[in-house]
Amino acid sequence: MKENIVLIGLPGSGKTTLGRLLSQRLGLQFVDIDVEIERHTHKTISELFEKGETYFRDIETEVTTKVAQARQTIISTGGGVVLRHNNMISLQEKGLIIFLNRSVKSITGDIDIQMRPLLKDGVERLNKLHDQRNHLYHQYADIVIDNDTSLEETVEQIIEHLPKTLRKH
Ligand SMILES: Nc1ncnc2c1ncn2[C@@H]1O[C@H](COP(=O)(O)OP(=O)(O)OP(=O)(O)O)[C@@H](O)[C@H]1O
Ligand SMILES: O=C(O)C1=C[C@@H](O)[C@@H](O)[C@H](O)C1
Ligand SMILES: [Mg+2]
Repeated sequence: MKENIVLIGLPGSGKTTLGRLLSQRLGLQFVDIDVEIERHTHKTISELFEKGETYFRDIETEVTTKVAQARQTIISTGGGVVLRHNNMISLQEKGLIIFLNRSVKSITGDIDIQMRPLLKDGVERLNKLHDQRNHLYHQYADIVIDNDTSLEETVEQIIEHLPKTLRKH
């Protein structure tokens, strides 16, 4: 039976924020895999990436496998967790997978790029990640929740879509 809720989605899609809100609302624990990675290695995610993406992804897989065994927990993942099938197999074992689908436009706050050239790289990077990963987020999702309205509305949407066993509150 699924006893965990696993949030997947692009960087900035709301996984941490909504994970915390849901944990309060449902009385479940909350774990953020990015935070666990930093705790486990005593290094920041940026420091780990400096040693190469494969180095980071190997640690991410190690920590994901451990966290996936949690009980009655909301698990917020790193944006790239879907890049390895084994990560998702581990998470699916006890977890209901929810894809937080927030548009790049919403993530970047509808910014006017002409006026803010320094943010252009960020938007381009997010668009690229979206194109590379959107099909993976959909492929692994048990439930897809749009997060382009308010946080409160998204929390309600998620709760409405949960099976009764996970909805105790
Ligand atoms: N529906 C929403 N309405 C308003 N702000 C939102 C909404 N969803 C997310 N945000 C805001 O977007 C920002 C990024 O959210 P958050 O840090 O939770 O994303 P994340 O998916 O955990 O990102 P990362 O992958 O970088 O850890 C936060 O400031 C959050 O409050
Ligand atoms: O989208 C990604 O590939 C990442 C997202 C973050 O959550 C971190 O896990 C890391 O910066 C990699
Ligand atoms: Mg986060």
